[in-house]
Amino acid sequence: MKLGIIYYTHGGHTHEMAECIAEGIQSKDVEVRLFSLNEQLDENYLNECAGIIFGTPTYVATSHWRVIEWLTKDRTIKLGGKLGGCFATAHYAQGGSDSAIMSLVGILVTKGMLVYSGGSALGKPFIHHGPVALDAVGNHFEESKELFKTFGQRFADKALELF
Ligand SMILES: Cc1cc2nc3c(=O)[nH]c(=O)nc-3n(C[C@H](O)[C@H](O)[C@H](O)COP(=O)(O)O)c2cc1C
Repeated sequence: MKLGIIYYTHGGHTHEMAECIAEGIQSKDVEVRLFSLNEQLDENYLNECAGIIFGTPTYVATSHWRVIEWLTKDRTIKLGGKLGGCFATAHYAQGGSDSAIMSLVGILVTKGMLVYSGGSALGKPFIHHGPVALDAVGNHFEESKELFKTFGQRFADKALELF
């Protein structure tokens, strides 16, 4: 089974957290590849994926326009029926990362994806809408890496169960 992670990054934080999710997925012996929207995507690989996770930096309390643009315009990669998930990076807890994630969740649902985060159903650590890492709050960015890995593990477990 194949999984993909599509994200936009300007400063590298969102890429770094995507790598942590990938580490969690790989720990379940599931193949995963990362795709930055700054580069050409591998359509064939992504069309073969059972699930795709989307990552965004928080910009003005919502997701980055490059992620929305891709989700709005792309017609080459089929999303319907795949497992979907979202994560965000941000400066501050009150900076709108939840809105960023939820703006993507709405699009994924519209595209027919089965959106999954694990929610509170799997107990601690609780990951409600999707994992968030804050780069301007103490050591939160580094401390979040284990949480992102856990999200990857949970997402892979669900994909293995479903597909
Ligand atoms: C133009 C701009 C707007 C931003 N807006 C917000 C915001 O509204 N809330 C927030 O918490 N962080 C905001 N940030 C911080 C970024 O979300 C954060 O630094 C993120 O980790 C950057 O990701 P990247 O390194 O992958 O590009 C903003 C950053 C920039 C450059």
